[in-house]
Amino acid sequence: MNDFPQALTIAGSDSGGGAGMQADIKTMQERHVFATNVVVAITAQNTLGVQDSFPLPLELITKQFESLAADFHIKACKTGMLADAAHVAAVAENLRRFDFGPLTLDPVMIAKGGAALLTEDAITTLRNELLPLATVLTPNLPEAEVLIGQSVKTPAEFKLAAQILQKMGAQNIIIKGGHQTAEQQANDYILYADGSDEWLSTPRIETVRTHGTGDTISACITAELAKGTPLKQAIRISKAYIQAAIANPIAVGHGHGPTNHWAYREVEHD
Ligand SMILES: Nc1ncnc2c1ncn2[C@@H]1O[C@H](COP(=O)(O)OP(=O)(O)OP(=O)(O)O)[C@@H](O)[C@H]1O
Ligand SMILES: Cc1ncc(COP(=O)(O)O)c(N)n1
Repeated sequence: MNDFPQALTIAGSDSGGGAGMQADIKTMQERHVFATNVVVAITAQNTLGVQDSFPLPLELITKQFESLAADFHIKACKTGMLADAAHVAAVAENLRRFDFGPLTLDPVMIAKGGAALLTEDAITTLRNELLPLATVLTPNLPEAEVLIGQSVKTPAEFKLAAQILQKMGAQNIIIKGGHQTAEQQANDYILYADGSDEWLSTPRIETVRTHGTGDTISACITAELAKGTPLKQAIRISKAYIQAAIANPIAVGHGHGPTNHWAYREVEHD
């Protein structure tokens, strides 16, 4: 028997525990999915910022993939912080070698505190090698703008950005509206592979505790896909999951605190 839902996060480690692969693993655990991981980089980080980071040797990235492929039945995977062009290329190569199910690609570029988590020269590699492998692509607004080279502010620009990203090769696109701070609602736009689309909007919560929101929603989608939840349902559950995690904060750290990964199971929802 080796059929318990298993998922994989390929990401950077956040010593502060609120973002990166720690957020991913906590979220997958909450969704009753066994989480495995490929550590791409280690950051020295807390809720005040990123103090240092170190990408692991490329051979060790490939060996982690090989170890997982030799033993686990991974049904869905996601990427987070990938550090630089060589690491993006190594991850893409290993994802072509092994079938770890649908890929949710969170194109992490800059941490909330402003630290670069991906070098600028890696963006072309990410666009050319990783983006076409994505079942779900989850850029925030600045990431969507960098990927398409155009402004993304209005609802029409959200839709256009998603169409352009779909033409670049990603199947389903979620443009996350967390950075639209002037809005009353947190508006995410989703363009599905079949051409249908929808807006998922929730009341915006005034808080500084939003460290790791993008990691968390993409990890929840990945966990649901590993269990076989249909994509539209997986995305709706994940939007409700991140809303509960932001709306029920825990007092940790002195800066951009983490979200509450266990809140969803303690609040009422559909
Ligand atoms: N203040 C908020 N209130 C409600 N929802 C929010 C808030 N901030 C972000 N969200 C939601 O959280 C999810 C992640 O969006 P966001 O744009 O913050 O991603 P991100 O910038 O990639 O996150 P991070 O870089 O912190 O991991 C989206 O569903 C977004 O709508
Ligand atoms: C290792 C790692 N991965 C991802 C993020 C993004 O999260 P945020 O934008 O909330 O800082 C991060 N800070 N650290």
